Amino acid sequence: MEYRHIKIPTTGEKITIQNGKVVVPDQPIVGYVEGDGIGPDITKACLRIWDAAVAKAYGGKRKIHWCETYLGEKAAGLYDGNYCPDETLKVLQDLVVSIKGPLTTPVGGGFRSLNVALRQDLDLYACVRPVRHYAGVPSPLKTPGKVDVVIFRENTEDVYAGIEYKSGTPENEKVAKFLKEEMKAKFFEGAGIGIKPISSFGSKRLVRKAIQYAIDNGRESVTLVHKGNIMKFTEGAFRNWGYEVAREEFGNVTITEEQLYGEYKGKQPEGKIVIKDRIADIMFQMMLLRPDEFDVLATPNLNGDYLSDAIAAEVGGMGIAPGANIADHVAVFEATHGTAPKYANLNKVNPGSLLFSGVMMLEYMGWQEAADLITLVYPEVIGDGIVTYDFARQIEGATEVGTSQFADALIERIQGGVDLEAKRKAQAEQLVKERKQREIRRLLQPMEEMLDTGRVPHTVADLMTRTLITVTDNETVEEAMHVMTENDVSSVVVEPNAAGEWGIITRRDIIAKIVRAGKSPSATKVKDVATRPLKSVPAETLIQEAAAMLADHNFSRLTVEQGGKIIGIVTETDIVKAVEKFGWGLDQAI
Ligand SMILES: NC(=O)C1=CN([C@@H]2O[C@H](COP(=O)(O)OP(=O)(O)OC[C@H]3O[C@@H](n4cnc5c(N)ncnc54)[C@H](OP(=O)(O)O)[C@@H]3O)[C@@H](O)[C@H]2O)C=CC1
Ligand SMILES: O=C(O)CCC(=O)C(=O)O
Ligand SMILES: [Mg+2]
Repeated sequence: MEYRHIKIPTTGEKITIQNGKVVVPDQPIVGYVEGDGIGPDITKACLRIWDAAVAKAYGGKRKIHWCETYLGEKAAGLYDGNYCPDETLKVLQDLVVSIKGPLTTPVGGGFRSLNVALRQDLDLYACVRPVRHYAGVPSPLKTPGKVDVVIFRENTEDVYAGIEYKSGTPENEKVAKFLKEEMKAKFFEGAGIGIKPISSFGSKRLVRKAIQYAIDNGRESVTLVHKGNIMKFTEGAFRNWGYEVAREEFGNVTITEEQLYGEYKGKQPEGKIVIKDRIADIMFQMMLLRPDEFDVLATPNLNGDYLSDAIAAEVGGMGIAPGANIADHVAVFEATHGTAPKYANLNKVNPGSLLFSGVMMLEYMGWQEAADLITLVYPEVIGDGIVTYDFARQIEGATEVGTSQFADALIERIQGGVDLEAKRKAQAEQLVKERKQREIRRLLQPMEEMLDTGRVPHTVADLMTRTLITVTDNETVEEAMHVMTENDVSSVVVEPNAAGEWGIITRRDIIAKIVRAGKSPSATKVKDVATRPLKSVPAETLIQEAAAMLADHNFSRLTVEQGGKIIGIVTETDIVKAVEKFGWGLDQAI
């Protein structure tokens, strides 16, 4: 195809998609858009750094052939006021892999966001934003190293779908009339109206990608972040569809959090990813207090937009937060921040966001060695105190440099010697250590863990005591009483008899069947006072259902069963304690 302004480099080869895989030649053509505001400053700096990393990693065997394409103000200048030329969209699709700087969007009117338009037009449905800390980068957290999440934000639906009706327009009045008269909806006269479509298709393909990423990258969990208690049929549905995808398409490699705590007693089985969900507002707190509990996050569009900026602030701010917009194959990597117009053309801002978006791009292309070079030398430059203004104002004694001088410092390091293997090994060892620490906490402090991580109990398995204290039929009641006292419990489970029936012996049994009956505890066997068969409920019984059973049958405890085995015991006290700690609405079913 003949382009009006875009020149495809004749020296390189196009990246292609073959048999469902992205195939990258050694001399690929990669598209880029400079962007508005600070875009040109950071793009110029990053192109030099990426080229230096590729040259060093592959000794000249591989090289990117850059193809400039146009969106935003530069496009408007070239294409008679058109900010989003068709040929740019066409070429970005055609080149498969590209990277862009930020683009200006007017607020409250004017043209539609070019970023949103690009994502929707190319159907780049997953906005992937990894957020991790690099040693030496200033942070408001005490332990920023615990932040290491990858956000998968749905990129095409939700309130970004662009279905909005301005107050006072005939379209708005028509929609308002329909909603009020036919749907009996109530809202103030003249309200602006926006529609929030969230579909099964859109949600599932996003969550599918998030789970696949977790599998491919050895991640521990995928958390669905939603506000489904309020927006039940959009965000609540997103959560339900997310679980559905996990169950139906990844059933052999995923478990739910309920299973982790119930079936697996907090010990994560090798090769299984835990699927959990959190309501969006508490997630902001959780990411400040216990960020290491989270790994891959899958979110609807708006939650992901807010959350990605908030989490970025924990590890150095927008200047360093990278991102990508990815379809099944076509990918446009981009800085997460905006155009920061007050800093445009001042050679001042941090190129980190675009730089690490480029690192993601190199990884996507399979050029891991070049990506690693940048990731590994970056903390060394920061450690030397060479930083842009945003970090300099937070690091005492730092040397503030401009965007291009920061690039020079990085390139100098890249061109020096880097022991990639040793650095990779140290990183891997640290990951294993952290994983172990989390597991120990889950095993030893289940209730505290639940409180700390914002998990809300739903089922008896969430509340039950997991360490079963048992006696056998042939022990005496006196021995059983000693066991109860030593463990400070009011009942003990009795191991199965010859017929395979579990039993229980409680304080009340002792009062009624021993003391009142005038029997000797040392001369009476457990089997003579134990209650059989034991009243058990399945692990997935909802707390409210368990409460109903306790109330209706005047029980004070239930044992919890799974696969024919007793795995725990839940008492009136556990339920009351949980309601006291978590408030009512434990199981606001959504
Ligand atoms: N994907 C995209 O293209 C995006 C585009 N936008 C658009 O950008 C425009 C401006 O948006 P605005 O809300 O001001 O957000 P910006 O991200 O452009 O800037 C907000 C603040 O973030 C800090 N910041 C941003 N980038 C950097 C950087 N590279 N290095 C250091 N600090 C940085 C600066 O903080 P300080 O003042 O403290 O130094 C800056 O003032 C709008 O038109 C908006 O629509 C916004 C987000 C994404
Ligand atoms: O399109 C815009 O101007 C804003 C986009 C944005 O905030 C984002 O991509 O995170
Ligand atoms: Mg944003």
